[in-house]
Amino acid sequence: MTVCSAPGKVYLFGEHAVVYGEPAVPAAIERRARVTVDPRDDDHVRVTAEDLSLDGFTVEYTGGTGDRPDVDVPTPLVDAAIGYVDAAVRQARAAAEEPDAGFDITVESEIPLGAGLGSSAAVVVAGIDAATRALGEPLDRRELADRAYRAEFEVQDGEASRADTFCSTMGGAVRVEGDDCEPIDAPNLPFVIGFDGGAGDTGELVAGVRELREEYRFAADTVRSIGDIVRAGEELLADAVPEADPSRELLVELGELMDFNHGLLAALGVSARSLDTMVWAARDAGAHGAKLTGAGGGGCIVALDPHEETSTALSFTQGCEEAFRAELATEGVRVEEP
Ligand SMILES: Nc1ncnc2c1ncn2[C@@H]1O[C@H](COP(=O)(O)OP(=O)(O)OP(=O)(O)O)[C@@H](O)[C@H]1O
Ligand SMILES: C[C@@](O)(CCO)CC(=O)[O-]
Ligand SMILES: [Mg+2]
Repeated sequence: MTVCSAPGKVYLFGEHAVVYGEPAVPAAIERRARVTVDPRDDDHVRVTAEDLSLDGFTVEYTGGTGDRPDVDVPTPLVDAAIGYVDAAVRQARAAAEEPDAGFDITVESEIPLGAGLGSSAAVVVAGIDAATRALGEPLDRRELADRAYRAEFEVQDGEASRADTFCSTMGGAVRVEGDDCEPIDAPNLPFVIGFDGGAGDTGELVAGVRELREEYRFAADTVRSIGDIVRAGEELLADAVPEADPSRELLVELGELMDFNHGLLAALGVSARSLDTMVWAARDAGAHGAKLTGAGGGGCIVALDPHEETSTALSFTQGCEEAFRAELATEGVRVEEP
């Protein structure tokens, strides 16, 4: 039995635009997905995922091409539910050159699904790491991040950046621009998360932005402007003291850029009433800045506030189901039980 865990993330800046080659800066947070893998004697894959919205279930299938799990729910639901685990299995089999390897897999996660905190990336990263280790073929972190990216790319129909998977693998804050991925130094940013209890479909939201960008020049300009915001944010971070508490001035400047970034994401059609409401509640409570995080459509916002006001205000905001502080996860993927 091999157990690995990997963290979720928030985007300080740059989601969506990163899909079109602009830079982005996500940061890993201390909420983890844990994947347990036991190799089997046959070529079957048995997945137990208690956190899935189908009220948790177990499926067993061989995982061969075109072979679908035998469960009594519509195929799109099953695909949505196990698509990422399935893709992780394919990557692990390919990496270990064991196309017929079978596994019993259990997924447990503290990361809400489809809410912009990178649950899919964390499951894929921890899943590939655990499965390749279970087969005696551990990957170095760069290769693991690359395999995890390919899994997300496949499930999201070719619409994925390397940002979520690289961040979840490495931990800390990272910078991703196209294929260029690097960890960066960051101060201890005081992230507060508001969660509306809902979810958005990353693949669909990314496809929506792509269409808008093809149809309207303003949307292509907006994507480039998000890139400008990211570059400005990176400069601020480069001047900050790593792993120290940030100055108020830095929080004010980063927060302003986060506010701009949220406005541009809203222009691209990926915000939602609940996300806008939480963003304004955070700003009204004195947060230095607030924006949606991840694909949007519903799910989470991230705000900067070293004090308790923002999370208190969010917990009283209609439509906010949960508000919590998120610590930067300095450690990325890790082995929990070898
Ligand atoms: N605990 C889990 N067990 C099994 N599958 C999971 C789990 N958590 C996430 N997943 C998979 O990830 C999918 C959600 O991924 P999606 O990319 O839509 O959202 P996200 O990664 O949470 O948010 P974002 O990509 O915006 O940061 C789920 O439908 C499921 O396939
Ligand atoms: C929306 C997006 O930029 C982030 C989702 O967390 C998609 C991606 O980068 O793959
Ligand atoms: Mg995702």
